[in-house]
Amino acid sequence: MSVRKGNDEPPPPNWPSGIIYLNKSRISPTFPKEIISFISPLSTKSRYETKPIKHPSSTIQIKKIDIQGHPAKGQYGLFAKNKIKPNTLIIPYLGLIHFSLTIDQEYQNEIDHDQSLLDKGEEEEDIMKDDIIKRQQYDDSEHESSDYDLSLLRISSSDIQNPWKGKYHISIGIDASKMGNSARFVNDYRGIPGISKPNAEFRLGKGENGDLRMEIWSLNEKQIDSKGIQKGQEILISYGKSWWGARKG
Ligand SMILES: C[S@@+](CC[C@H](N)C(=O)[O-])C[C@H]1O[C@@H](n2cnc3c(N)ncnc32)[C@H](O)[C@@H]1O
Repeated sequence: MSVRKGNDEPPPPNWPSGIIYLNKSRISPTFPKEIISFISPLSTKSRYETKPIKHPSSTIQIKKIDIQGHPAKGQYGLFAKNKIKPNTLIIPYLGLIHFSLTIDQEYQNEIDHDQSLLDKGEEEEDIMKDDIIKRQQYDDSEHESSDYDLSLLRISSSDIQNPWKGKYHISIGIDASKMGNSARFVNDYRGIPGISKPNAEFRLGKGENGDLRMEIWSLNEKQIDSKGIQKGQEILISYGKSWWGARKG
């Protein structure tokens, strides 16, 4: 398959200096090879449909918000440069793909048990060493506080495909705080004067090479008025109650 041109386009107008502009998500250097197939299924490429994306610069633009009463006034937002039809892929959400592990409760109990044996002077078990290595190597805490971090995929510790089955739940995220594309400027619809619902949403999708990714889509005809998103309107999604809940403390 031929490689599409336009993958090396320059940053769009209003792109902030200091943020790396990406045409393709980057995978964190600590991302383990054991789970790469979940997001980049090259070996099973033929199973996936490819989805051409219209060059985003023709449909959207990054603009500074000067709307009175807008809760993100002074910040930036994503606006329709032309009319966008309902149910249309607007732009993929690019950033740094990272992951974190959360320990399975039963496995934690086993470790606590091993630790108590260690405390009593018994010999260290291999299972303990293995666990300590993983927790140190895969510390992901910097992304937890990011305002640009989005969940891509969660794999339960009980999933048979989980390489650490019975030990860890896996969370894969995309963080656009230091690098990304225009999608990182999409705001939430809440609190904006005259707006009562979003006009776009995140959907899980696949890029041209089959890579798993998050995408921003205009809502379908049933969710949005059938005319779609009008030229000049802000693209607004729902970050989800949990996102706001976490930030209100
Ligand atoms: C993913 S960024 C969106 C782009 C951001 N406006 C910018 O200029 O970089 C998320 C941040 O935007 C702001 N934001 C987005 N939607 C908002 C809303 N409805 N009310 C208040 N702040 C909002 C918050 O500061 C939030 O942490």
